[in-house]
Amino acid sequence: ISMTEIDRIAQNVVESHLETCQYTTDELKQLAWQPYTQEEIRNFQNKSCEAMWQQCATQVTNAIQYVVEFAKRISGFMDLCQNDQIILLKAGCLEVLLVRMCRAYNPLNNTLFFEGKYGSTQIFKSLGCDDLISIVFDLAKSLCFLHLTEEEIALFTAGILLSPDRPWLTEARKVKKLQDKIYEALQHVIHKNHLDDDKLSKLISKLSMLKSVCNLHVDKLQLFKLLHPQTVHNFPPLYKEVFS
Ligand SMILES: CCS(=O)(=O)c1ccc(CC(=O)Nc2nc(-c3ccccc3)c(C(=O)c3ccccc3CC(C)C)s2)cc1
Repeated sequence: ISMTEIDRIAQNVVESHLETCQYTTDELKQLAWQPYTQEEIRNFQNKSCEAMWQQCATQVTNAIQYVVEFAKRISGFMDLCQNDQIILLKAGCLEVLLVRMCRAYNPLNNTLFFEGKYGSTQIFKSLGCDDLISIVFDLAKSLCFLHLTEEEIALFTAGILLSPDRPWLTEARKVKKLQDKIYEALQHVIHKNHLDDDKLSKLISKLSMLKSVCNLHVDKLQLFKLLHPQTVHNFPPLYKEVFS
């Protein structure tokens, strides 16, 4: 396909990302100088498991709304049938969120932006999901070390969203055509930026880790729901729709 079509797709995806990225990388870098104090960390650790889950569910739902908006602005996504749009968002929104969050990770002190400041794994202790928390942080760290540009994050997350291998898709071939063009644009951007050609293969190798974080998150949610059904009942509707 012609270069101009790839450029047009890349431009639309990058613009959609910048319009829906929730915090800019500059804002996140400014905020990174505000880690939680010892007292604030203790306050988090003294929260009940239910209260911490409620807080995370609220935070992650807020972040997911921006991912939904990102998808809606990708030309081609809205041309898909509604059934496929819902399947792609349900399966991909947390994976997209996890990649986006590498911008909110501070590798100098291994902290992540949560509720206004940066916290280490310690603030999530009361969740009782130390394994989930540590792989979310490990993933953020490994993506952070790839020094992805906004363009690369935009195209990589659009490619994740438009995965033709999600189960029950009715127009998988149409989704694959879109994904191929997006990955071609990503390869072009990577080549333009760094001449570090195996960066795309490094990114593709992260996809399995993204999937396992999402599966672990669903497992933890199901276990939590067994123990605290009422708390999950009060979770934001979008969270329940996407993850339950
Ligand atoms: C993403 C766009 S952004 O502008 O970069 C941005 C914008 C806004 C924020 C603030 C924010 O929502 N941070 C959250 N942090 C975590 C978290 C939590 C445990 C460890 C590590 C990070 C959230 C979660 O709830 C979460 C996220 C991924 C998988 C699992 C969970 C927890 C489960 C129990 C729901 S929400 C951060 C970054």
